[in-house]
Amino acid sequence: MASVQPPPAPLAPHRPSIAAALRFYSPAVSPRVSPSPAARSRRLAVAARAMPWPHVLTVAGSDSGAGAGIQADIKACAALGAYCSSVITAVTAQNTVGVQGVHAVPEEFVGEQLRSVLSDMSVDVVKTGMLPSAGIVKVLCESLRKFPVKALVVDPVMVSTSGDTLSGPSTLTTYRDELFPMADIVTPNVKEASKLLGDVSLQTISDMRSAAESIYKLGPKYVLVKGGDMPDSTDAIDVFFDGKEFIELRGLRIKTRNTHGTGCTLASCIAAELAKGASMLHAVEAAKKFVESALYHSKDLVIGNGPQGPFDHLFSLKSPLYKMGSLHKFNPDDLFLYAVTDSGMNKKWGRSIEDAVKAAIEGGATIVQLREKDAETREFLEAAKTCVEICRSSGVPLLINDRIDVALACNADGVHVGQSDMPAWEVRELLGPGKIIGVSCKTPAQAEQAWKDGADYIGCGGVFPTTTKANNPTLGFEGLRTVCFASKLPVVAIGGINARNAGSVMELGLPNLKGVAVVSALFDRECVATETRSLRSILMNACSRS
Ligand SMILES: Nc1ncnc2c1ncn2[C@@H]1O[C@H](COP(=O)(O)OP(=O)(O)O)[C@@H](O)[C@H]1O
Ligand SMILES: Cc1ncc(COP(=O)(O)O)c(N)n1
Ligand SMILES: [Mg+2]
Repeated sequence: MASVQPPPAPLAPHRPSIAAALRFYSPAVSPRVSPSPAARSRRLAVAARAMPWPHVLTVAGSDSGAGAGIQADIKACAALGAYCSSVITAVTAQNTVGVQGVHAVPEEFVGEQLRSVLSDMSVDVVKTGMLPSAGIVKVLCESLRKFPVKALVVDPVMVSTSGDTLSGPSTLTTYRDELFPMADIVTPNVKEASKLLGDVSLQTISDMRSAAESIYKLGPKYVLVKGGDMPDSTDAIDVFFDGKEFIELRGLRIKTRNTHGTGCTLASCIAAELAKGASMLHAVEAAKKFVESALYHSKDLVIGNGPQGPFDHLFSLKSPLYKMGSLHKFNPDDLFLYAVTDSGMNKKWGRSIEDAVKAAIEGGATIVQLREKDAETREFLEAAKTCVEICRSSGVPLLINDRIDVALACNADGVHVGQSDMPAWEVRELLGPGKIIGVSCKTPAQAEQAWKDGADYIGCGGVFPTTTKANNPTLGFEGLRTVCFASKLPVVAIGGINARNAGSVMELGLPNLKGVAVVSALFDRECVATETRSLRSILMNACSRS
């Protein structure tokens, strides 16, 4: 009988196992021999040394609206490049209107979370936010004694900006007696500082100083009294105290409704900077600058219907051009001797832009502008990068004329624009609040517009006839006087100014006139340093006379 053979089974498609695939992609991993726990932790330790990741642990409350609390802390640390673990002390039902409910986490469970993180995860800095009960403050102090960290940042959150209570009066004593003595810095806002000191009234900067001093006596190494909620203040002023000296940290007050979470963010940024190795003052300065920039970039965002919206911590992801501001806070006195380069003149005298800038700084220039109208972009950018380094190492701000792209690419301190260049408000949008913007103005109306647009200073001229700018009407002393009197911004005089006439300009003693900007008198000469030095002494003599 002929047997009927079954058809051959189809070949199974060849699929490598997951283990095989893993072996292929990571040949160093052997699936058979797993390393001993000791070897594993040695390997981890080596890896940790090779790639340290600054680590902040926030011990705080959850904000369901995600503008403040734990959520703000995690975003702030992420924005500054630190890892942020979180121990949750309370869950709040919260939005842009206010706090609708608070549910505290049981003390034992706060303790368990602390143990989990601190026993395993090499935390650098602990930052505290909402601690809703005295028991939770005590649990935290015990954990910190058991697992010490490099620094402790205490934001004594008591009342939300919406006015809702987040931590009652029963915690005050424990804060003062147990937590503050362990803290590196304590960062109360004015309302919290007042509560901590028995409801003293805090209305002025001098009151903030006294409060900082009194809180310092409770044991922390540094105190920052925050003035974000100070009424009637055009600047956002915080007072820093290190036990000896008071420092007033002034920032722009950004006009926005989106200030929910500023306090949490500031403290987390301080913690992140400390974790990265900064000194306390630098950490506080960087944190303040970050809050200012984030508020500025979020000022028009809308989420929710209440009076206080969140802001965007990750604004730099949206504005890839944006770089954190330079180290310079604009000081109008920097306009005193303003050196403006000119590529034609440098070529004529056979020097590079870099050498011209070095020489001007050596002679005492107080600010430098690269005005390279006909340079090739690539060559100009390279020179600008070197000039940024030269200027930064001497503490002299460097501005770029007109070329916002070059200023961004070399991270210059700012830009100077003319009336036909990009409008100053657009420049501000691109550069952010940390950079210096100057605008050339010939009339009071232009000066007013520059102020409205968010410029830092104006250049006014030509005061005398000049060869560096074609078709440039001369304003004379009268024109300069009119603009200086009308301007709300500091003014630097420009146009045909040299060793012979600079003294007479400063002797006018005009309001807002901070200095002179000079091109040919410095750079169309053989020795730039000598010319700068002699112009500086002429200006100093003129100022002492006027
Ligand atoms: N509108 C604003 N513009 C710029 N900075 C602000 C503004 N509001 C608050 N700040 C800053 O934010 C930080 C947090 O301050 P503050 O709002 O007083 O704290 P809290 O949120 O605890 O009340 C401080 O550095 C303060 O100067
Ligand atoms: C959970 C929690 N923690 C802290 C704050 C303080 O917020 P602000 O920084 O606006 O005062 C808050 N509103 N909610
Ligand atoms: Mg606030």
